[in-house]
Amino acid sequence: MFKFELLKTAKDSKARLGKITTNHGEIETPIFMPVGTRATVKTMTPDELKEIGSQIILSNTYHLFLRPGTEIIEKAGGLHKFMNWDKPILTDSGGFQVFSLSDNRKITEEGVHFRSHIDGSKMFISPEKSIDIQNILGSDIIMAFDECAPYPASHEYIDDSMRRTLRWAKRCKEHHKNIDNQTLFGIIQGGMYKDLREISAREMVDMDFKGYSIGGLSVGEPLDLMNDILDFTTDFMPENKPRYLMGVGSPDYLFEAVERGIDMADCVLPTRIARNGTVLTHKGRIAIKNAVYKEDFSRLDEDCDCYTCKNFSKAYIRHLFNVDEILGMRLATIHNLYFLLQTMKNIRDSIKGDYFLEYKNDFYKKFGYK
Ligand SMILES: CNc1nc2cc3nc(NC)[nH]c3cc2c(=O)[nH]1
Ligand SMILES: [Zn+2]
Repeated sequence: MFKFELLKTAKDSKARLGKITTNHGEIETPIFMPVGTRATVKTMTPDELKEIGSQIILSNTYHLFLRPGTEIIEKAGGLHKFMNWDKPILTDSGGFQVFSLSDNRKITEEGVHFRSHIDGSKMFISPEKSIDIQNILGSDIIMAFDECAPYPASHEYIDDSMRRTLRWAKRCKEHHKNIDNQTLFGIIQGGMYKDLREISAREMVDMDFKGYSIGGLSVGEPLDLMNDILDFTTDFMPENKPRYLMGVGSPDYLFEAVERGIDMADCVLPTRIARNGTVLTHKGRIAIKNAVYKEDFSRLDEDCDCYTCKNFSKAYIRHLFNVDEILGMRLATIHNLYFLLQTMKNIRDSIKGDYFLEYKNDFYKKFGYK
């Protein structure tokens, strides 16, 4: 089953509070979704993910299709069983990775021919193939197969790409129509061109998906350009369906997205930067390997009550990174994810209590944003 309830919209912004109900449980929105690319949120166990408040995680169709392959996951009884995660899972459709990871790919009307980034073998993914893979994975929310166009790109390129993505979306919808235990989201493209964003949004909404993501953003464009396109596009999206911004992100990007009406977001940022010792704190980011923390026995963030902050000091975590101990990456990941998930919970509370913009400004001042 799939249900989205819009619980409240802010008076002084497009921020909204919602709840998604799926077969694997409820998701309070706005929500940040940790990314578990290859059936694991790197260095975290499912229990630790629950402990820090993860309500839903993401996994990648492209990666799982290549390794371990759909056969093994099918024999395991699907991705939830395979990775022992019994809450909601959203899988992307493989589009983004095919374009960002594999080389000498060829886009045709039928689908995308590419070489595996692992062993160079010839592969092909079509909209129908992407739906079939996601169906075997058994994720609760699946994404239409699209092209995430590069940035910058000409109006002509984006126009052609966006219209092909619309035709692919129709094929996904057609191919998925009688699968009721999975929910298919459409992806709005159109690059940084408002006329193309409007066409994509209107045509996708006409196809009546259960939810919509905004693709083709967070691809290297400046934040204010992303915000402008985002603000424009959400106005064409139905109020009563979830809006998911792909590939976002850092705290400021998340605040800006929520302010413009986004309900869901995902990004590898918090887990990726954690593994090289960059830690999110209320005073901005810190590089824990820095010698300045050698004898700093305070917690990573005095306002954080995560497992890492309750039990370990900066000096200890710096030591772990300095001697390449795996525990360092784990403790930094636990903290970064908790920091983002807690910030999203505070954002939900601020929308509930009608002080979202005040909370955002207060957070920006402390974090050191503009
Ligand atoms: C699955 N399709 C799909 N994924 C995406 C993932 C992204 N991740 C980022 N920044 C890290 N931008 C994205 C855009 C898309 C997009 O346009 N389409
Ligand atoms: Zn912490």
